[in-house]
Amino acid sequence: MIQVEVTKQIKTYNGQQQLQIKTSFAPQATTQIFGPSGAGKTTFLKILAGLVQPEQGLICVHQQIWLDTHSNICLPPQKRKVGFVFQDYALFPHLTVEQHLLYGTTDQDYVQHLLEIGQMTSFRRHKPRHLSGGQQQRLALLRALSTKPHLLLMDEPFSALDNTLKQSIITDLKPLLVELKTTCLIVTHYPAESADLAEHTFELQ
Ligand SMILES: Nc1ncnc2c1ncn2[C@@H]1O[C@H](COP(=O)(O)OP(=O)(O)OP(=O)(O)O)[C@@H](O)[C@H]1O
Repeated sequence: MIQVEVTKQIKTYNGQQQLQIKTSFAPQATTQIFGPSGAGKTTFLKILAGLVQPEQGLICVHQQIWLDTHSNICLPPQKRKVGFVFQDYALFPHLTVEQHLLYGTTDQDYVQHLLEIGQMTSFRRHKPRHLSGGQQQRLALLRALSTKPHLLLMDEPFSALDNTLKQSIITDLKPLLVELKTTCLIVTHYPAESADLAEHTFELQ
């Protein structure tokens, strides 16, 4: 179970607003998070990953306290060990596709499996600047999976993929997430697009 109760001041076009979230997420399941543009979906994922600090809050993941502002507990991002698919991919320009994955694992068979899931086998020696937008997005997803994270946070991970490719990746991703016992949160503008992957839905107002 992931329990979250956080408050964060966010700067919007209309001035300061308060992002207030109190919810829980089912373990070893996938939840899609949707809501209007600017509602704070990306900020929420970054709070979970420890990349943005809320003013107040409690985050408890699989019975481990990651954040408790009352007790001054804040686990640093590297100790949370989440997988994160950033909206802008945040790839390493100097590394090839394969090197991105070997950064997260030394298991060559697993790297090969990930390349196959992402249909990236023939691009394994390419650097990001020689990949299309959709290939870069798939690499961002595969890199996030390379560490076999217990918590996978994905910010619009399928936005650059055509429907056929998206469905094929979702079909392969599902059993992998079950095998890894990964809890997965997906931010999406279009809940229908990841409906085959997600068992639960959370709306951020
Ligand atoms: N670290 C931060 N501190 C304060 N405010 C922030 C921070 N990061 C983002 N914001 C503000 O929070 C608001 C929500 O941004 P965010 O990107 O989280 O929304 P979103 O729901 O993901 O939007 P979209 O669907 O358009 O991607 C924005 O107005 C942004 O300027």
